[in-house]
Amino acid sequence: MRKNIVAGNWKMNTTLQDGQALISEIVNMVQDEVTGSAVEVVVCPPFPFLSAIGRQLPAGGRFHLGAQNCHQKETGAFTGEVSAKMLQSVGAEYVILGHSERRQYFGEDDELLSQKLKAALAAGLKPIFCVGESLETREADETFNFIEKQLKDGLFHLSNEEFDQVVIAYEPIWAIGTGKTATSQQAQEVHAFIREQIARAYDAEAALNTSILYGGSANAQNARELFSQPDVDGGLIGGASLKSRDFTEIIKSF
Ligand SMILES: O=C[C@H](O)COP(=O)(O)O
Repeated sequence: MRKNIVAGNWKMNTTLQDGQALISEIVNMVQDEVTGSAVEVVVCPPFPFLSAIGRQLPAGGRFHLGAQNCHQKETGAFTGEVSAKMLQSVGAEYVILGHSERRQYFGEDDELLSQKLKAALAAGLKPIFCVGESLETREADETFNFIEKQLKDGLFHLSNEEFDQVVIAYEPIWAIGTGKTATSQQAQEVHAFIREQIARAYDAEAALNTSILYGGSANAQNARELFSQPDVDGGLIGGASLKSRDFTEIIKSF
């Protein structure tokens, strides 16, 4: 079901103590200041902090716990890895998959991501599946072809029922952590294109029901403009999710 979502991807930042202080501030601010608007907040801390941060989230409200990655197998001899089932068992409801940093630094390709998606869904997690082009691709005017391929090869193998559980995040690589945000028009045109591709691969209802988030230097100043676009249903926030005031302002931008 399509919802407005603001997800904070903490990446490899904070200590447990800093993370606990941060989430405590965020929860207090959001509870005091965000009253009416139906926006879901997903907090994605590093693996070791999931349980502790999860315990600080008020149950049954707008807050949800998410992880930043999972392994494709359910169990086994994979030293250092974390399965989707483990994440689910510590309270995670979401998992980010296909982030460009995973694709770039850890060699995650469409084949592997397809397996991870299946593993996440089998464990009852909702994947936040990321797509997005590099600057080179955008400058070569290949953005739409590139996104189409990422969706087809990585995501559209899912059944209708599986796809229902998926949130998509459009994150142009050139905008991540660079301070260079996509304009609201650039975001809107790619989001609309993604929705069109969903309609083709599944049906119009699936397209209308999918939440599509924008990520890439979204902040307290530009969130309102981005979120006002008809096909932008929220944000996947990196840097600004580590500052309680900024993250709260982003949540308030709906
Ligand atoms: O997952 C979050 C994105 O990579 C965006 O990061 P950023 O807001 O720091 O640009």
